[in-house]
Amino acid sequence: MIQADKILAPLLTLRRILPLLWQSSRKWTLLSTVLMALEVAFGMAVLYLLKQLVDVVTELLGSDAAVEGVGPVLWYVALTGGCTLAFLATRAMSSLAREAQGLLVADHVDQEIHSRAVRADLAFYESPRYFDTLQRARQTGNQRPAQVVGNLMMLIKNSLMLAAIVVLIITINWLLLPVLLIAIVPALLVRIHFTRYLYEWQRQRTQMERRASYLDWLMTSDIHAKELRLNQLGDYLRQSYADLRGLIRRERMRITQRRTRVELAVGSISTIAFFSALAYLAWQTAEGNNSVGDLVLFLLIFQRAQSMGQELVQEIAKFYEDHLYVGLLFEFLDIRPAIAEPECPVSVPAQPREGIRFEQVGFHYPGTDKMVLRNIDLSIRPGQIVALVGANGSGKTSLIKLLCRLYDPTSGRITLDGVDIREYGLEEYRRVFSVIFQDYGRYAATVRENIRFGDIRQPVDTPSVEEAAIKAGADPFIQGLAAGYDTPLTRMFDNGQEISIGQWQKIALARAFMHRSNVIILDEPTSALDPGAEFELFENFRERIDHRAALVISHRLSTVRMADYIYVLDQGVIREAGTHDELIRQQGMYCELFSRQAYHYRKVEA
Ligand SMILES: Nc1ncnc2c1ncn2[C@@H]1O[C@H](COP(=O)(O)OP(=O)(O)OP(=O)(O)O)[C@@H](O)[C@H]1O
Repeated sequence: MIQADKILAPLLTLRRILPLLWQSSRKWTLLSTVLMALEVAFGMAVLYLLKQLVDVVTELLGSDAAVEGVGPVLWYVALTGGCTLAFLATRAMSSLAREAQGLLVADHVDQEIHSRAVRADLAFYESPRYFDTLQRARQTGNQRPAQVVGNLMMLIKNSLMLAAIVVLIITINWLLLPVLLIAIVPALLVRIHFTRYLYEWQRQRTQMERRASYLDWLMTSDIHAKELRLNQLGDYLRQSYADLRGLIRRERMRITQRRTRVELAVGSISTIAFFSALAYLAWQTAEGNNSVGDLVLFLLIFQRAQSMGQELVQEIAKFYEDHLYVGLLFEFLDIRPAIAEPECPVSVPAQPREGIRFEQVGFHYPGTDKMVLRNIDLSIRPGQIVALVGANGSGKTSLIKLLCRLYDPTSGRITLDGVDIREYGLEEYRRVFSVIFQDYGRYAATVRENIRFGDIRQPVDTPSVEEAAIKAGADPFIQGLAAGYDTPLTRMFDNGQEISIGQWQKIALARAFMHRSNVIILDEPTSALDPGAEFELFENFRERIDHRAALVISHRLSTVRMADYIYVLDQGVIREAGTHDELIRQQGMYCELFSRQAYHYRKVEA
């Protein structure tokens, strides 16, 4: 059953929507309100004049002064016509104003969603709940907040107009009022019931919709196109997609069919009510209890009342629906990052003196309880090149994520010049680093933009882009591209060009070199580089990075060797630490890893 709080809830939603409208489209909000008020005024005037017209004509029919009475009749006709024109004009203008308002609000809502999405903690991407909330916010549509208010205005307008019609109907015969109620109220309750039902169903099905979208993306994007063809996954994916869509479609159809049946029943009841009322009024007119004018007026306005009532039902149901969906949008907008800004951020030192220290750091990912890092003590001094080695899954990348404050440690602390990094302003602190992750970005943008994204504060034509590309060894192949640095690196758009994975990695390296950070972090920076390119990069690495500090993760021990200090991670714990020579002397894990790789090289040489 429909409860009062569910009916009142939309009004509470309005309290959040109105400030949103005011922020995004002040002028159009005001204008559409004024125009709507004018529309109502003219609409009511038309009804009033219509009533006057019928009265005058009825009076005239009963009197002898038919010829002299034509003057007022014509006067009322002209006035009613004039008001109808004014009504139409204001209605057109107010719909224009509402459209303009809707577009502005939609853009504003998009901006709000984007601003939350780019600031959301990385942890959100680990949670299906985040994706569900985002998907629902997206499905809500950016037009909804404007629609809610637009609908509310229409609702108020139609309610006023309907009230005027109700008064007119009562003047004919008050017994017609229950008929009107029967024509309107059941339909309203049915709509509200089904709106709620559909909303709940869509909420439960968000993940299924997302899975279907994922399959759709797999089949149509170029990301896995090669594997998809070679492993002949096409039919399997198509079938999985069809099964999911079929399930969603059948459920949806069942709801629609049930709704259609109930709506048909309710519609039939209201039609029977109308014709019963007509029969009753015709009988009353024949009996002389009502005038012919009443009958004409009834026929003129009852249908209008009925269609207006139906519109009203639609608007109330729509208003209710919009309120539910806008709730989903606000659910997303209310997500707050857990990686919080400190209340009084400490300034990040321009030139760190002591550098970075991990002190007994432990960490598990949100939503899991497996410790991926334990008791980590590690330091990176200014100008020092530090290497991290360890098997897959030993926690190297997780350590970098903590260092860049994409996550906060579960225990222990990380300091920069002795200050806990949580005390620095987040953005300022993150600027201490330039990072290439293993899964570095490949932006569908020009070469120049791909590199400049390393420091977007630099002007578009900065020479630093070319300098960074030279340091990364990317300049020679870029010069060979059709439009050099202005070549779009994608086939998604016109004139784009695709490059090899190794070339992408060089661009990513250039992006890391672009930013004049204090610490450069490279996670497997050479995994796709040919040995020549790798050798070149590390040959004079210290000069390339302008003697800044660096943290390098690599499985290639030839790369690791040039580091000043090496940490060996094993199952989230630092097992060994020291210089290359020290670690070799220890004859431990590092020595074994190094000897194994060296063995294969020696075999080839032999
Ligand atoms: N987002 C995540 N959520 C939960 N667990 C994760 C997440 N990312 C990594 N892990 C887990 O953390 C552990 C360490 O992963 P990490 O990526 O840090 O290893 P790695 O040493 O960088 O491995 P590789 O050499 O393969 O890159 C692994 O057991 C992995 O399953």
